[in-house]
Amino acid sequence: MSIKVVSSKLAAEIDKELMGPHIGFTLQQLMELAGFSVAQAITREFPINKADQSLRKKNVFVIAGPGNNGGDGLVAARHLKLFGYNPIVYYPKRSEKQPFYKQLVNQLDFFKVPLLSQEDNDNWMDYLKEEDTVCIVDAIFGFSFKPPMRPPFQDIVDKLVELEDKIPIVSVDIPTGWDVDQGPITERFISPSLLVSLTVPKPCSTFINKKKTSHYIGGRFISREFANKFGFEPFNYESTDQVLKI
Ligand SMILES: NC(=O)C1=CN([C@@H]2O[C@H](COP(=O)(O)OP(=O)(O)OC[C@H]3O[C@@H](n4cnc5c(N)ncnc54)[C@H](O)[C@@H]3O)[C@@H](O)[C@H]2O)[C@H](O)CC1
Ligand SMILES: [K+]
Repeated sequence: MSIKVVSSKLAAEIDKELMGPHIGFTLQQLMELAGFSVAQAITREFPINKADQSLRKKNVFVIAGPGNNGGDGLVAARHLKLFGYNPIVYYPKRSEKQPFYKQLVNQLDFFKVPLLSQEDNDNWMDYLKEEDTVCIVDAIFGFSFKPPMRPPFQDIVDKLVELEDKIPIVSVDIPTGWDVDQGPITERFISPSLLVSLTVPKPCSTFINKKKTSHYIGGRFISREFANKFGFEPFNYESTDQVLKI
């Protein structure tokens, strides 16, 4: 199947229109559906087996960045908890821009999801043991990332590159550090085991290693007419699914 992709510029335009005066979605609504779909993709790739419940004892290590990609990660962590997983969230740079990020953090507290922050910049790796971790959720940067990466994120990404053969990485929308349009442009780069593209894949998704990376689409919130207006066909999600493997 050939997959339509949209550029970073068009992706930003799509977001703007979805949240504009005519359609009127709020960012919180879209983020909730985006994060929910990421959590659902994880249940598909790393299912908790009824006979073997060992995954319930392991952690899903979510790394949340300062923007909306990070917000998707915070939401995904909450749903993962409700789905029976054990998320731990590392949120090194908390956004002050939108008050609802604080609410997302309060909700994680409410669900007793452990949260690491800036104070843990030196020891976050202590919580990331191969034998105890189902996967790492890379919700660091999405389509607004502009290189070069500022601290502490470059160090974090370097560690993820070292770990990725031992612990699978799940990237939300864009593998962090990749150019949205040109893909991996740095010498060392993350190669996720699972990529969840939101709304519509961005051009960088064509650079994934197809033997290694499962690719899902999520963020099921647009109509056929809306997709066609932006030059692509909507995805054939089944029934009540929030994700589709493509
Ligand atoms: N319609 C949808 O599909 C939806 C997608 N969502 C998610 O939102 C992100 C895009 O979010 P945005 O806030 O625009 O950007 P990012 O999260 O990618 O990053 C912005 C954030 O990062 C900082 N930053 C940028 N470059 C650097 C750098 N080089 N070093 C350090 N920090 C950097 C910047 O200052 C900001 O703080 C999209 O990909 C989806 O994941 C939404 O959830 C809604 C619906
Ligand atoms: K990401």
